[in-house]
Amino acid sequence: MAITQEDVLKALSYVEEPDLGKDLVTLNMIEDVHIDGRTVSFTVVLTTPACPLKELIHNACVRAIHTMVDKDADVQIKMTSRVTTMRQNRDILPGVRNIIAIASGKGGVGKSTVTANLAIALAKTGAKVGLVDADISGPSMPLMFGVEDARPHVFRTPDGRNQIQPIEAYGVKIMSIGFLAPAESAIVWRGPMASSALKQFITEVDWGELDYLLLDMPPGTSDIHLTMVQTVPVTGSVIVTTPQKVALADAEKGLQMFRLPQINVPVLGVVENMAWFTPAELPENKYFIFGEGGGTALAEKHQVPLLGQIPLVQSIRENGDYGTPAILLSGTPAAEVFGQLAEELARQVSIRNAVAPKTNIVEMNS
Ligand SMILES: Nc1ncnc2c1ncn2[C@@H]1O[C@H](COP(=O)(O)OP(=O)(O)OP(=O)(O)O)[C@@H](O)[C@H]1O
Repeated sequence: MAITQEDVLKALSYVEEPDLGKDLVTLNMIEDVHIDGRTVSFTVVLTTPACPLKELIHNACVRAIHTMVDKDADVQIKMTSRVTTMRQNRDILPGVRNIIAIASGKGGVGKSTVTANLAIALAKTGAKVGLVDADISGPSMPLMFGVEDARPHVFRTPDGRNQIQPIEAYGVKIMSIGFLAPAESAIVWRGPMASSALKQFITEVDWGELDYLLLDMPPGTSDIHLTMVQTVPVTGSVIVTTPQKVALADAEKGLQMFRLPQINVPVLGVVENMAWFTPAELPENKYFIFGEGGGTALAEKHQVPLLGQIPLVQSIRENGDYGTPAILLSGTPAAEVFGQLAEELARQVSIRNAVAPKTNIVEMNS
């Protein structure tokens, strides 16, 4: 009997997207079904190009067609993606699908290093990525991306507004206050002035279409954090910590800040940076110099995912300082670990978009 579209869709309605807990047909992830004799072709539209389950879903589709439709069918699947969003009101940042705040309680835990590598890792999967260096006390992205001397171009839109052109490096569109003021004068950006400058360089930037906009937040819990969530509808936050006790205590404060009723930004997960030290000459050895398992314990306590554990590796520091983040060195353990972290983050964003209520800007009454 000839194979029909209905047969194919029925079979695929038994294939579940494991993270989202629904089948591919219900999730509208199947498109362009064609049948030519015993050749069945269709497109699976994933929720992110960084989907770690790509192969698993592909294999499950082939199995479903072979089991339920025709065991000898030639199944040709195109795997593509359309990053999901929960944003509805697009008055600000209209082309941006997901806004992710990366925060830490304590300074120096590697938040900026993690953010830079994450941004490039996401861009490498094919996602459109932007990065705001909101760490006004010490903007480090120009250095990490090797674009310290870059100065963004400002232009006037046809309707008379000023727009800043972000600087692009390694496939990521970057905006940093470091581009606008010399590093020595960064210290003057405080209080209301800092808040309005931040607002301006998030919203008056020509971001175009972005799947993920990462916000590298300043360390701690301050007015700036409130400004950020008042300015932009943040999809979710990521907390970076080291396993050290003092860092964990501050990370916990950071995490709880996002959960305050007046902020109410979902925590997508915890990243444990400097989880252990591995010397280059002894790659099998792990030395837990800042303690062991602190990030895992924090994630468990607050029932959020542990997105990844990043080892303390000399090359991560060196590459950051040289303006060529470690993720660029394909095939190295550091690049692998940041690649996995990006997949896990993209996965949590997709899950959040599938289950959580939509994102609103926080309204302040005072
Ligand atoms: N996993 C790692 N392995 C080796 N060095 C690291 C690692 N993570 C960060 N570093 C180094 O630690 C230092 C602090 O990192 P970074 O500037 O990213 O921290 P931060 O939390 O953003 O700091 P701040 O909040 O003060 O801006 C940098 O020199 C960086 O290169």
